[in-house]
Amino acid sequence: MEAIVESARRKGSVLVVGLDPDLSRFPTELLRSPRESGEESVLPGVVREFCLGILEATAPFAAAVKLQSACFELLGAEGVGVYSDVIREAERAGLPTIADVKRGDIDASASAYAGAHLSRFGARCVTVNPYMGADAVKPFLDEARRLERGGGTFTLVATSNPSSVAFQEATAPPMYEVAARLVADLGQKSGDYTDSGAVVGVTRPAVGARVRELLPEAVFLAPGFGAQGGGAAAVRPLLDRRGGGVIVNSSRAILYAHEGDPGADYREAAASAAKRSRDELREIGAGF
Ligand SMILES: O=C(O)c1cc(=O)[nH]c(=O)n1[C@@H]1O[C@H](COP(=O)(O)O)[C@@H](O)[C@H]1O
Repeated sequence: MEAIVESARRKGSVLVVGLDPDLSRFPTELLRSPRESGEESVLPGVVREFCLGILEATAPFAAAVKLQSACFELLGAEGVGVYSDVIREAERAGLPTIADVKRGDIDASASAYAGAHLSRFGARCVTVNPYMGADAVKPFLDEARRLERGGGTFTLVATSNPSSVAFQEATAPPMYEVAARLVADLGQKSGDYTDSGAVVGVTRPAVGARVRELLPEAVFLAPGFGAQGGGAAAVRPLLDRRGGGVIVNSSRAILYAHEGDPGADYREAAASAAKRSRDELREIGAGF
């Protein structure tokens, strides 16, 4: 976690660029050759080129990058190779990575997931599903602590999707409060924040404010900004007393910004969208 906080301070940005590659939305110039040759096998290479192009273009405006593993797994074994390469390249470029895998399982299996994503693939942080309880989350924190790379976890607490309310607010106390308490119980302070962070979508600001009361020292990974309709104003209730504690993910609104301007280079369009998002978040005072 410390690595992300340090990066956010250095860059003056709380933006996380989300890498959710979707071939159907790639710029035509990248897809022309594989389509013409009709070779499926070249597609992972195209995804690598796209992601590295986005990384280079948006790095000046980003605190971290989040890789949505599903988008890489969809391409099979070679896609997983690209996932691994992109994590390595981002870390090499000084951008801490978040492996968005939303895993959680009995401790032996969770340990294997943690070893895979934090050690083998080398991501700094990982998203974790707390439904199976503390022993499904703890192995990820144990692995992050063992590696001593300033990493940690982002546990799903209040997610951004439409059905989340019906599930996470159906009980008393609501599931998001139970999850928030688990995040607090497992955290260890490293710098100003704990290594146990929370996923709190920007689409539910009142819930976000309540989670902040429960977790004054946790970093929130806040998705739902951009393509899911959340704006910078919706981030404000999630901030801690100092205006910090939140990193904001935006994936499709940055990756596919070129769609709004057919003549534009996808990297330039992504850089402009990332800069705009960074500046909007600065304007509401979000920063570490
Ligand atoms: O854990 C996540 O990152 C996540 C949690 C959540 O509550 N909502 C959510 O959208 N996400 C992820 O955040 C990204 C959002 O993408 P965009 O809507 O395109 O910005 C996707 O990779 C989602 O899987």
